[in-house]
Amino acid sequence: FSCRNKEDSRPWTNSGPGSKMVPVKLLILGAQNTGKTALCVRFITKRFIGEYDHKKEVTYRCSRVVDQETVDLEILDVACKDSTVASLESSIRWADGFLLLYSITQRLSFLEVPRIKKLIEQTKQSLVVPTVLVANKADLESGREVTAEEGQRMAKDLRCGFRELSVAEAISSVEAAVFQLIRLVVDQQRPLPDRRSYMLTVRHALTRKLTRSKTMQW
Ligand SMILES: Nc1nc2c(ncn2[C@@H]2O[C@H](COP(=O)(O)OP(=O)(O)OP(=O)(O)O)[C@@H](O)[C@H]2O)c(=O)[nH]1
Repeated sequence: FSCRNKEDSRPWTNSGPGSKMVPVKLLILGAQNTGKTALCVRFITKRFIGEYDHKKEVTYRCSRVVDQETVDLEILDVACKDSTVASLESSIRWADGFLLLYSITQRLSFLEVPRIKKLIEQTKQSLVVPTVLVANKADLESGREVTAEEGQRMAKDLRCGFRELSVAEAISSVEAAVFQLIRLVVDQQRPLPDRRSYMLTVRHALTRKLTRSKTMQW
C-alpha cells in the first residue's frame, strides 16, 4: 500500500482497452481500540496482526474486481486520537463511503456511532451517504456489551448497512463488509437510471401496478 494526497479526486479512468477503473475512496471511523487498523490490514494483506502503530494516518491502496468492474480502492485510516475536527472534516469530504466501527465489547464505542454519523452527514451535507456499520470483535462473546439486534436497529435508524464480525477470526466477513460498502458507493456514482436502487424502486412500482390491474381483472 502507499500514501497519497487526499484532495486528488480523479474521475473514472481507463487503464487499457475495455477496462474501466472505478476509483472508490473509503474512510474508516470509530472509537479508539475498535479494530480499525486491524480491519484495514486484514483486508489488504489477509493477515491479522495483534498490535499496530497508531501514530500515523495511513492510506491503503489496492484494486479489486467487484461485479466485473475493477475498483481502484483507497482506504484511509486516520489517527483519531491526534485528529483535529478540521482534519477529520477534510477526510470526510475526501471520502465516498464510510466504514463505521464499534466493538461489541465496548458499549461506549457503540454509543459514539450516532455522533460520528451526524458529523459525516453534516460535513457531506447529505442524509444519503454510503455507510456500513461494523460491529467488531464478535469472537469475544463472553465480554459482549452490545447485542446484534441493537446493532441492527441502530444501522436501520442511521440508514447504514450492518455487519457483525470478527476481524481476528474471519477474513471472508471483512471482505463482505468492504465489498458491501464498495457496491453502495459505485451504485451512488452511477447516473440515476442505472442505479440498482432506482431500478428496484421502478420494479416494485411496476409489480404493484401489475398486481393491482390483475386484481381488477378478477
Ligand atoms: N479479539 C479480537 N481482538 C481484536 C479484533 N480486532 C482488533 N482486535 C484487537 O483490538 C486492539 C485494537 O485494534 P486496532 O486495530 O489497533 O484498533 P484501532 O481502532 O485502530 O485503534 P486506535 O487507532 O487506537 O483508534 C488490538 O489489540 C487488536 O489486536 C477482533 O476481531 N477480535
